[in-house]
Amino acid sequence: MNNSPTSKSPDWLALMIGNSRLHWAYFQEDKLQTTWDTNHLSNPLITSRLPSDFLLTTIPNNLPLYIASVVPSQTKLWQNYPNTKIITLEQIPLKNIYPTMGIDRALAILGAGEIYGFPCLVIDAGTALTLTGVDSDRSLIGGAILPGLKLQFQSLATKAAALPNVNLPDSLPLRWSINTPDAITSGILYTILGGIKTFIDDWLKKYPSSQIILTGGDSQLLLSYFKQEYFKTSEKLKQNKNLIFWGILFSLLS
Ligand SMILES: Nc1ncnc2c1ncn2[C@@H]1O[C@H](COP(=O)(O)OP(=O)(O)O)[C@@H](O)[C@H]1O
Ligand SMILES: CC(C)(COP(=O)(O)O)[C@@H](O)C(=O)NCCC(=O)O
Ligand SMILES: [K+]
Repeated sequence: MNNSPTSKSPDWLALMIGNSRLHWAYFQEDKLQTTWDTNHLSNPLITSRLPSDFLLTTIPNNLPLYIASVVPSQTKLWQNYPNTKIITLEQIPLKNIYPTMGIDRALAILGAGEIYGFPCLVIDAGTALTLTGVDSDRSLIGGAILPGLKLQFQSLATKAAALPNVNLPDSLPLRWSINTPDAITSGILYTILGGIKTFIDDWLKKYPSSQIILTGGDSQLLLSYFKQEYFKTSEKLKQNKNLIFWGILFSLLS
């Protein structure tokens, strides 16, 4: 395909614009070399070179850039950048995708399915926490969206006068906590874990052979919480933060 990066130049960049931050990947042909995160752009990019603090020093500037975005206001800031291609849902080789579905969810499930096999369930612990399931025929079964871990802590801290902002802990607190920070942490984390477990159990009833992969900025933490609270379930979970980048590669090569 003439829009696949390998036909133009061996080196290329992938950019996933999420609601919290930008996620970057540097590819050489179909080999993922490195990934990093940066803040959102604060104003339109008018030069033909990326801001110096956006690129790792080892990476040449003005490489072909493939962008997937769920933040339209951020996507707009890239429209004058040369050598840019915006990836849209139409380019994703999956069935039954609906028009308002997040491109990050479609790319993550494509990447997961290509690497681990279909059917598969992807749980993306990002700004929002999403669950997205696809069957063995690469057809979307559906999914769910809820406030991400950090968003839930932030909502209490900003909306409830007496509640402090609490950082995500390494280990789970007592379920029946006797101090405010732990009560907040317990309420959010045990509810998220219990809720996700019911989704996983339901999914495995339908697709017992399915792979289940965690991705997103909070995925490592979420997996460690699962190990603490639902160890048997955690043994069925994989974690891969690069699913979306693989999805971008596969969508370009399809
Ligand atoms: N350096 C960081 N900056 C911001 N969020 C981070 C960072 N490291 C981990 N995170 C976690 O990642 C979550 C955001 O997930 P991520 O997948 O990056 O978001 P999105 O793709 O929605 O922009 C935040 O809720 C936060 O807990
Ligand atoms: C749910 C999301 C905001 C998650 O994005 P993220 O947390 O990675 O920023 C994104 O997938 C989205 O904008 N979805 C559109 C609605 C849908 O998927 O049905
Ligand atoms: K995400």
